[in-house]
Amino acid sequence: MQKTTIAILGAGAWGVALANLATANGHQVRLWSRRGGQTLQTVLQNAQILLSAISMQGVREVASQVQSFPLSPTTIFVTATKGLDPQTTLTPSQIWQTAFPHHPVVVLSGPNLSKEIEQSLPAATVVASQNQAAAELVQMVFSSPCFRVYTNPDPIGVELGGTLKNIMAIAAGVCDGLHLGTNAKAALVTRGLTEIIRIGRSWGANTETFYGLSGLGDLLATCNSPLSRNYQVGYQMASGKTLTEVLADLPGTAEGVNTCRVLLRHAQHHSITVPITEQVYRLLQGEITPRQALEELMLRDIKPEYN
Ligand SMILES: NC(=O)c1ccc[n+]([C@@H]2O[C@H](COP(=O)([O-])OP(=O)(O)OC[C@H]3O[C@@H](n4cnc5c(N)ncnc54)[C@H](OP(=O)(O)O)[C@@H]3O)[C@@H](O)[C@H]2O)c1
Ligand SMILES: O=P(O)(O)OC[C@H](O)CO
Repeated sequence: MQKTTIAILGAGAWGVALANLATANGHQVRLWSRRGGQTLQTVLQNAQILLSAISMQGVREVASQVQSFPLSPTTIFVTATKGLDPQTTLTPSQIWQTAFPHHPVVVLSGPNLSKEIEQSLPAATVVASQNQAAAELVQMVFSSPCFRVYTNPDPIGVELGGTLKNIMAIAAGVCDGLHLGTNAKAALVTRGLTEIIRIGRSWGANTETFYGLSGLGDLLATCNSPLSRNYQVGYQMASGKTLTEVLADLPGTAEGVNTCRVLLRHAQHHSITVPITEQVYRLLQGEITPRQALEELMLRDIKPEYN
């Protein structure tokens, strides 16, 4: 295929892993981060694809910085961030689309623990956009024998799957940290998916998307792997550490901590029932212990499985 010039913003674990995948396919990749040597303007020059792998806390600020530089009108934006903006509750793709209304925006999300991808272990992901041609170009750029990329027409569903599973991964870490067993874990992850779908539908996402790689797939990966930073938050809190102690030693970003706070506000505002998110929030706030969170979930009013 034709070689593409790609600017990757964010040189953390995920930005570097994605840069390596595109470079291995022969594309010209420039990486930018606050600590790097190159200016944002240099990195953006002639970029056909601009991929953001910035943590949620920096997305709005970086999007506004990018607005001050000239870009080709055909530049495709790709967002790989899994979070929600605390001030606006916008998703990263909504932030990029608002800043660049005339450019195609593609969401890249899936069960993608970067440490495994860096070892060239097989993995799959999803690129989702309302612009099919843009999604297909991004699919070509990153596809390889060890990284299988699917397209999807539901960007908000794909994005929310990756974002909301982080809260469930914190809960799954608690579940494993308390040694609650396989039945408990299966119940938690399954009810977690129900909660994710309930929230996702209120955002206009398709239910079907949450049964795919970016929903169930990422939920399974993150809830079952000690490589997940979000899982580690829950696991270590169940072992008696405070959130501050866990975050002090955590390598990289655990987006679920911030997402949980933002989501709870959104759920309360829209009257959406989010029992797992609520208990994770209270645990992160230090209001309850992991055992109390478990009791709260087990002692809720009994009800039909679906309603
Ligand atoms: N790691 C994974 O396995 C993985 C997989 C899929 C998706 N993701 C998602 O990708 C995003 C990044 O994750 P990561 O693992 O790469 O995190 P990370 O290793 O902590 O790196 C975060 C990156 O964001 C940058 N950043 C943070 N705040 C910023 C700000 N205010 N302005 C500019 N840049 C800022 C950091 O820059 P500095 O280096 O200058 O601090 C760094 O380059 C997260 O949303 C995560 O959920 C991660
Ligand atoms: O390390 P985590 O918990 O941010 O998870 C990384 C990816 O989102 C897994 O797909």
